[in-house]
Amino acid sequence: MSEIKKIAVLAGDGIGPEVCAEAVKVLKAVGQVWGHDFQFNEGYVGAAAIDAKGDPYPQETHNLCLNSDAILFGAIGDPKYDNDPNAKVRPEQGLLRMRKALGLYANIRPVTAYEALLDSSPLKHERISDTDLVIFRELTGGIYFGKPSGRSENDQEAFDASLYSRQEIRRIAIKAFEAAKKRKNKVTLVDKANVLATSRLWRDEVKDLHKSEYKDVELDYLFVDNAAMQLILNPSSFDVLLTENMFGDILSDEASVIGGSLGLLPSASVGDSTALYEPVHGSYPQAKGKNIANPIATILSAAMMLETSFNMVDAANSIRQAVKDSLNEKIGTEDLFKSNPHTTSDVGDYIKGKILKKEKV
Ligand SMILES: NC(=O)c1ccc[n+]([C@@H]2O[C@H](COP(=O)([O-])OP(=O)(O)OC[C@H]3O[C@@H](n4cnc5c(N)ncnc54)[C@H](O)[C@@H]3O)[C@@H](O)[C@H]2O)c1
Ligand SMILES: CC(C)[C@H](C(=O)O)[C@@H](O)C(=O)O
Ligand SMILES: [Mg+2]
Repeated sequence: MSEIKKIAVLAGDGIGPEVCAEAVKVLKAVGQVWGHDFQFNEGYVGAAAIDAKGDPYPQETHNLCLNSDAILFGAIGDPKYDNDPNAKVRPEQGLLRMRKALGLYANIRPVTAYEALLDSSPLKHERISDTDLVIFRELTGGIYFGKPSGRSENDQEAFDASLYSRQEIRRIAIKAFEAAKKRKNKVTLVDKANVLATSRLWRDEVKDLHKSEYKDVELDYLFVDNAAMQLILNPSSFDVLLTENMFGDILSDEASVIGGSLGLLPSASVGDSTALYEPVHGSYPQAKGKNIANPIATILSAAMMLETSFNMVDAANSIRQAVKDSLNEKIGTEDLFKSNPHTTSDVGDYIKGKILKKEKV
């Protein structure tokens, strides 16, 4: 047995607990096959934390994160807050505070097209079949965190400021260039430099870094409106997309259409402290408790955890292969296979079963 890896499990709201349960199931199977000892410790976050502790990111959850080797995160968000514009405290504040407090400035969101799902994709085969791109979304700056933010005194106006420093841009750009070197060697900076001062600073800094340290990586630039179109028309032209917080949020949900469902997209958030792994999707409240949500995004986030935080590359790949095998056998939830859907827990059991049957490669 290897040394114990402590994993904080912050399941959150809506479908969060259901999809996290499947990822934990799969991680336990991996532990059994590969001889890894994972210890899971649960913590409150989001609306569940407001209900239990009066705070969407309580200090005890922060301490748990700091004392863990990795964090598995489900989703936060609840209609009772979404439908109340005057709510004093919101689940989303917990997620943002957590990202900031843990210094998780780089959110890495890979997008793949699966052979087994090409038929059900709303997009044309020949456009999407070679898709293999990854979005590097800046996660702790920009309009999400800029000050001032709020309402004017007479309540007739509201404002959100966007702010970026060169250092914030440079540190994530380094991660994007380093990733590109191990992939198809291309970075596309997505911005709105024709309008925004922050975007022009991004171009300036990324160009400078490219010239001084990454000349051998191909670098190009796209305005975000054009990028949104090119992602659908020509997704295989991309390798690494580098972009700011808000553009990355929007483009990643859009990119999920390529694979066939938002329920397939995993992510890793890395930075100064314990890394966090979470599906790109939200708490999908309409599906809460129905055992219909797709758990694959969270299961693949667990694979990213194994690779990125624990350097267990083969074990991570065994999860990815088990997911592919399951999809090839048409095992999937209703977002993927409408005519003969499997439940959330069936999909998790199936993927777990594939891992348990596999010899170590
Ligand atoms: N990281 C997060 O925790 C996160 C991310 C996005 C949204 N949210 C929150 O989630 C709540 C709901 O937001 P929303 O409806 O805009 O976004 P959402 O991602 O929860 O759902 C949007 C749509 O995507 C599909 N979908 C999402 N997850 C799926 C899954 N696992 N399987 C199958 N289909 C899936 C469904 O069709 C759903 O209607 C809000 O409170 C929002 O703030 C949280
Ligand atoms: C819930 C919200 C704050 C969050 C974001 O915008 O970052 C979500 O959409 C995401 O993509 O993780
Ligand atoms: Mg989002």
